[in-house]
Amino acid sequence: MEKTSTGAFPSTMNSSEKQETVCIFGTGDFGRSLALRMLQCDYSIVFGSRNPQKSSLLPNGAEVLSYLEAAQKSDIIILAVHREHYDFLKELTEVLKGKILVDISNNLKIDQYPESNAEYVAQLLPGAHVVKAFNTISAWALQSGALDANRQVFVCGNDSKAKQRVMDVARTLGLTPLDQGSLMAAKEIENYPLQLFPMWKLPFCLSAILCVFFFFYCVIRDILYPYANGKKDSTFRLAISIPNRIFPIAALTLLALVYLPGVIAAILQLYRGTKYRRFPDWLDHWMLCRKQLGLVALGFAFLHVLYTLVIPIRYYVRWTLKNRTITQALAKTDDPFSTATAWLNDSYIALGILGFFLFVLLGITSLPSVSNMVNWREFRFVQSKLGYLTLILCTAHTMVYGGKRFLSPSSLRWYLPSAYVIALIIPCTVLVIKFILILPCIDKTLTRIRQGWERTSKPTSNGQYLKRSSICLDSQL
Ligand SMILES: Cc1cc2nc3c(=O)[nH]c(=O)nc-3n(C[C@H](O)[C@H](O)[C@H](O)COP(=O)(O)OP(=O)(O)OC[C@H]3O[C@@H](n4cnc5c(N)ncnc54)[C@H](O)[C@@H]3O)c2cc1C
Ligand SMILES: NC(=O)C1=CN([C@@H]2O[C@H](COP(=O)(O)OP(=O)(O)OC[C@H]3O[C@@H](n4cnc5c(N)ncnc54)[C@H](OP(=O)(O)O)[C@@H]3O)[C@@H](O)[C@H]2O)C=CC1
Ligand code: HEM
Ligand SMILES: [Fe+3]
Repeated sequence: MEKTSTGAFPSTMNSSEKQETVCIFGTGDFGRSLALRMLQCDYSIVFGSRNPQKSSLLPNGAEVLSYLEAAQKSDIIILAVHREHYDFLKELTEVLKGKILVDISNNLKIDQYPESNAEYVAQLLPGAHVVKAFNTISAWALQSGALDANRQVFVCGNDSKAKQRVMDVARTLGLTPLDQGSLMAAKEIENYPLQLFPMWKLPFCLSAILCVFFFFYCVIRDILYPYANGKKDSTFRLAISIPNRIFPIAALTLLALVYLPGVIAAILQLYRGTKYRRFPDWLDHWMLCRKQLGLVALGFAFLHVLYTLVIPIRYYVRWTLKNRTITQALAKTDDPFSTATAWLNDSYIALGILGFFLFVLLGITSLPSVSNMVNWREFRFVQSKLGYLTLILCTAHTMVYGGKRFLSPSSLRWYLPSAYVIALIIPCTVLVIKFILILPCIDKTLTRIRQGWERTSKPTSNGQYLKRSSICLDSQL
């Protein structure tokens, strides 16, 4: 990631132009950092403080006055004070009338107060034009030069002129203002910096559940069963063999879960006969975190490939091979070459390699720098078509790996089938439903629904069935 050093904000202003005077209430961390950045961009800064005489560490060139005196010097007042201390504003009602008051505050918790901080200020000072901005920029980023992701400034407010002026200030500071509409958006803007990887929660929870479940499943089958049936100590399997079952199984299941919401959405649309009804919230959320699910799946696939690479150097594998050879030599027998086994073995490895290659391709196209270079159709081709091909290849890799043992009663241990058999349930279900959905008769109806057609059972007054005009609103097609 590109990192800009101090003073490396791209400044859009002409350096010979002197900017206006901006007032900042509060001489704390954020007030000082913002002032420093603004002074560098040729603004004049006047601080409003409880104790103008005691203020220290202020950037050179800034003036410090009382709140009242400072507010009189500027049309734009930036409120760099915590919400809990906003009471003093009430005494400034008169002087702040008609001025632009920028609320930059954040809370400690999501939805800490019933109303957003910006709306609270607007209630305290009905005469001021309150604008919410800068809360997603940290004091540290302002001082050290922002990282790309930190440059966005979400701005909202009810007075469009006030909002425009604040956006101009943000632009002059080299930041990217994004208009989010009226002050009603303030709550969302305030919650934004408090979120902790919202789109990654579901993928991480699912991964944890899958890993724990399959860990215990494999421990029962691969460690407890051999111990109970012959006092064999197989605990060494905990290091490589069992992780190399859990990781590929998690990869395959998560990959299938990336494509499952798409088929559920299609079934819902077919069932409802319209695309104009919202999906349930859980499905919406699931759809929105498919990228993260896919990337976590790719991570597990990587681990599987790494674990697979070390198989030939494992002591257990070398010992087993050597011992088998010696046993055969002593017994003067040999193991005839089986073309069928060679085919099965080579095929499942080849399918795994091809599946992994496409998996990586999906991961690469999801990088913003790559996805920005391809158009919507190309992106959908890779993500949807090649994505399904990846799922087919990885499922086939697992099935062929099972080979002749697949579903054979002899591989049951305490009536439990091999872990990969269970892991195949979701991918096979997704592929079968998808196959049904692309049958021409069903695909035709689905395509019509997605082009805006609606099926309705209610006849109109003149006995005809309602049909919505087929404007193609679905940009996904
Ligand atoms: C490694 C990896 C990386 C990935 N990276 C990305 C990524 O960067 N970006 C990304 O988006 N996905 C990413 N994915 C997830 C996945 O590949 C895509 O979401 C893919 O487009 C899903 O294809 P689909 O055919 O199942 O779904 P879709 O075709 O998107 O959806 C199924 C159906 O639902 C309908 N539908 C979808 N959304 C709506 C809606 N809001 N309203 C009405 N109808 C709707 C569509 O019309 C469609 O017919 C990634 C996956 C992996 C494995
Ligand atoms: N720090 C950061 O990175 C970010 C901070 N913010 C927001 O900026 C605001 C200020 O944060 P920050 O600068 O870190 O906080 P600080 O605690 O460092 O500074 C707050 C300032 O508020 C003033 N203040 C006014 N009344 C009171 C009072 N009764 N008690 C204490 N202080 C008072 C003080 O200035 P004085 O003594 O001059 O009166 C004080 O220095 C907060 O709302 C925060 O959510 C937003 C984004 C990032
Ligand atoms: C370079 C690519 C790959 C290679 C070389 C490879 C190789 C292998 C090998 C050798 C095994 C048998 C492991 C053992 O005997 O313990 C295996 C099993 C398996 N692989 Fe792969 N694989 C690859 C990619 C993938 C991918 C991308 C997926 C799925 C997303 C996958 C899913 C599985 C599954 C589910 C199993 C069965 C695990 C078990 O129950 O033991 N593989 N693979
Ligand atoms: Fe702070």
